[in-house]
Amino acid sequence: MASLLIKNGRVVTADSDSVCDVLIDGEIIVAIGRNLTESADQVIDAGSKLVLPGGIDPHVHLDMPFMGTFSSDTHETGTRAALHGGTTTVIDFVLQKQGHSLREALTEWQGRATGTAVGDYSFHMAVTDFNEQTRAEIAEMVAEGITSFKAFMAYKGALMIDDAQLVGLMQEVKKHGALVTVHATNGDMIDTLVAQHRAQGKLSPLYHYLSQPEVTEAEASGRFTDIANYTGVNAYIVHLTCEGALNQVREATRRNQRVFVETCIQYLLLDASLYEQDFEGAKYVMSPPLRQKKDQETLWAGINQGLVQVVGTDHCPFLWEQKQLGKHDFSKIPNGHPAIEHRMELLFSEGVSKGRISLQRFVAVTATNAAKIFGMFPRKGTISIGADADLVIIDPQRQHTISAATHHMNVDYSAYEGWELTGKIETVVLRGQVAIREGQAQVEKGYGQFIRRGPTIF
Ligand SMILES: NC(=O)NCCC(=O)O
Ligand SMILES: [Zn+2]
Ligand SMILES: [Zn+2]
Repeated sequence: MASLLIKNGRVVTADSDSVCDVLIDGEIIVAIGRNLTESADQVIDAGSKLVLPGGIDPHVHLDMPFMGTFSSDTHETGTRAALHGGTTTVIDFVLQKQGHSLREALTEWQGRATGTAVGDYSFHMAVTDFNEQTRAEIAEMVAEGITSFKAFMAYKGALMIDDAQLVGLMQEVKKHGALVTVHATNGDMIDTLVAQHRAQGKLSPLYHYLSQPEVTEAEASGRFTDIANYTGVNAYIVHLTCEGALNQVREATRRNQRVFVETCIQYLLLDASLYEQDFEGAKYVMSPPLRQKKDQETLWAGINQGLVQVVGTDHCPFLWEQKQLGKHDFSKIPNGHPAIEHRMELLFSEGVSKGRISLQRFVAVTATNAAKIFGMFPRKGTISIGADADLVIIDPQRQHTISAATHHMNVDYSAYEGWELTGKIETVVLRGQVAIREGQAQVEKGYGQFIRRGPTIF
């Protein structure tokens, strides 16, 4: 087993910050301390740079069948792009087909990811048809190390479950000590607004935004939170975007309920003015849509208040050609946004470098909290003896510019084209292997491992 010594870095975790060395033997961190004297097969001098836990992005859609097409990053291209941006583990969504079993869906996704992924990955199971067979399969999935179950309150006829199914799902998941995650928007209301806009000939991307006003998310977030409170299940809201929805969570904390909240990098940095440009706005068609500046402020504050524990991406890229499916009708534009590669550097630059969040908070929301909530801690999400050696080395002063011409995601535009960032990820280590060195991938397709998960320990 090869060994690696990272010397003189500023090693930062969610609750510590010190200049020291990290010794790795094989895949595991075996020593952390000042001036370690052990020799190693490879030594990296990280002097004046930051050494942080490898990122965890718990919300990605790779090679996903959706809206008549497939998201354009495979498990290979998506996890490789993630590694370039310092994300060493992703959690992808398996989608049950309505009328089919969870097992069938899992087998299909395993077929796509096994031997293909470059970085580590796990799966959430999206339950799109909760019935007696599904109920019986929940325990089986937990035994496979899949301990989070996703419900969609929107996308009727494809992914959505109704409240009766949601209650049943929560009750069953609770029995197994697992977690229910939710896409919380009111699908019926959205479908009504979409139909009204289409009937009026309002077909541009702007009407995607106008069909999903803040109330559609706030209402569903409140309903989900209330039902979760009744059932007592561990609950997590994915891609929360707005003040109204976060206020529902804030309200729930008054009755001492805990609901985990994820926002995504785009909701912190981009706003709905991007829809006011003809079809170019299709690049930003995602659900929920981008919101207002006041919502961005609420989300940044929510991170610092501890109400928002995770910043993910909801990475769901579509090529520009795929976006053309909705050229004449916004409701046919494949929903999704590419960000898997730039989540960490964007948040570092806009969050840490600009003083909005601390470095410890950055580590917590990009890695540690997801590891704890999704049952991977302390193997993942921190730098400690016995943990997987998943590390990123960042030069905090180095400037660089985002462009589709240089990114590694399989998508032909960038939502952040031309953004100038401060702080560059230079080296990424995954389970003891240098995976990225100065922009070059050093590990092959198939290096990524499936990570079995346990219960939430937050
Ligand atoms: N978010 C989005 O627009 N696409 C992916 C599916 C989902 O997460 O709702
Ligand atoms: Zn969603
Ligand atoms: Zn998603």
